[in-house]
Amino acid sequence: MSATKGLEGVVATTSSVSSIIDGVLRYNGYNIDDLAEHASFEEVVFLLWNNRLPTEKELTSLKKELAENAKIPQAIIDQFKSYAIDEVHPMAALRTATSTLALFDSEADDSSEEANRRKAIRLQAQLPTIVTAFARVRAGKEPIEPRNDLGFAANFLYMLNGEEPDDISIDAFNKALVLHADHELNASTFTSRVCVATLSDIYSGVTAAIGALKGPLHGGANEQVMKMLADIGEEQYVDEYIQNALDNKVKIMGFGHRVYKNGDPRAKHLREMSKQLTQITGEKKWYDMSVRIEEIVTEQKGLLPNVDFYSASVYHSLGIDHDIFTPIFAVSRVSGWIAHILEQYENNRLIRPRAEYVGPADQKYVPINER
Ligand SMILES: CC(=O)SCCNC(=O)CCNC(=O)[C@H](O)C(C)(C)COP(=O)(O)OP(=O)(O)OC[C@H]1O[C@@H](n2cnc3c(N)ncnc32)[C@H](O)[C@@H]1OP(=O)(O)O
Ligand SMILES: O=C([O-])CC(=O)C(=O)O
Repeated sequence: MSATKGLEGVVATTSSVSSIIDGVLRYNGYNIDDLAEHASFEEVVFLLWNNRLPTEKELTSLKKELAENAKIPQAIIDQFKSYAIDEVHPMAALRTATSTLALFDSEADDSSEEANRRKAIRLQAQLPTIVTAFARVRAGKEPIEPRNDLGFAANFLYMLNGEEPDDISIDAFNKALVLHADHELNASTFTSRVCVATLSDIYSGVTAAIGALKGPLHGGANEQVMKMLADIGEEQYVDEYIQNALDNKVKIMGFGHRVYKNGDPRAKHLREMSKQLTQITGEKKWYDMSVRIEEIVTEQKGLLPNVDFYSASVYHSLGIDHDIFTPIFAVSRVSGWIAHILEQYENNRLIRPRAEYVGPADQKYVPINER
């Protein structure tokens, strides 16, 4: 019995939610390039949960349900006000608040398919409200209630900033949400499936997934990319900074991928969005610096940007605080986690691999006073 470090290349389940085949990402058979161009995030949510695109009527009904279920318990906002909020990472707050949601849900432990579908809607609707409420409370402002007449992407920006976003921001944010919604058996999705395969509840699965997404080798990388760009500051310092990092074997955040070796198909969309948005804000330097970093890292390490690299300058251009980048990833990816959780319940078996033991063998117990 020998271990595969990091489970690389191990096929751990079947799934019809999304696929990565020959470097092409598809949600239930739909190429991500097509969806990024044409779909609203709500359409993608429907697709992931139902294995088909919605009719107009179904889409209207999903949008209505999401808007109607977006309010969060006041206790969560009070909880935010009760701790040293400046010292708390928003992903930690989101993780705790998501777990807290279960305590206010009388159906939390109802494992029927109907109850799980209702909880799915509530989670998808409430995560944006949690993230934006946290950001506002931290800034000394009151949270803003979601509006029934705005779509998912617009509502997020509205609840964050307190003003109706323009069409360019809505389109860019919608596209980012579409691109982040699902990604086969990534670390956080696998975490959610492992959790619910014990027949634990959907809130536990999503809370566990948020914990896994937080790490900088996964979703947490987008915040680290922006930190790197801000540390570098100006294009003229890029070469020295990156060379120094590579010479010291420091990983460049936003590069490399466990599955894609010829490039992440989502990155080109975000790269283009970064170019357009930084031009609009008059801060094209973030895009230019990113392009130069890509040139160096690709040339020297053969590594290509992943989804997190250009999303950093996209979110920055939308005026979003850097530590809210990963929570935004969660706001989108919860759609994929839920799809996988529901799929896991449908055809469940406990997930319990083995470990190759490498510790000492046959030790004799020594009484404590003899050690
Ligand atoms: C949404 C997402 O989760 S996308 C990924 C987000 N994460 C990041 O951007 C963090 C930076 N990237 C990485 O750490 C890695 O590329 C991962 C974790 C994404 C994938 O890693 P793995 O497939 O496990 O590759 P692993 O970490 O083993 O690296 C293999 C080699 O490439 C190097 N390498 C991989 N990524 C990078 C990087 N970003 N910068 C510099 N070197 C890198 C490693 O140092 C290692 O080199 P070595 O063989 O000389 O020791
Ligand atoms: O699939 C992965 O390993 C990470 C990733 O790109 C994602 O979760 O979007």
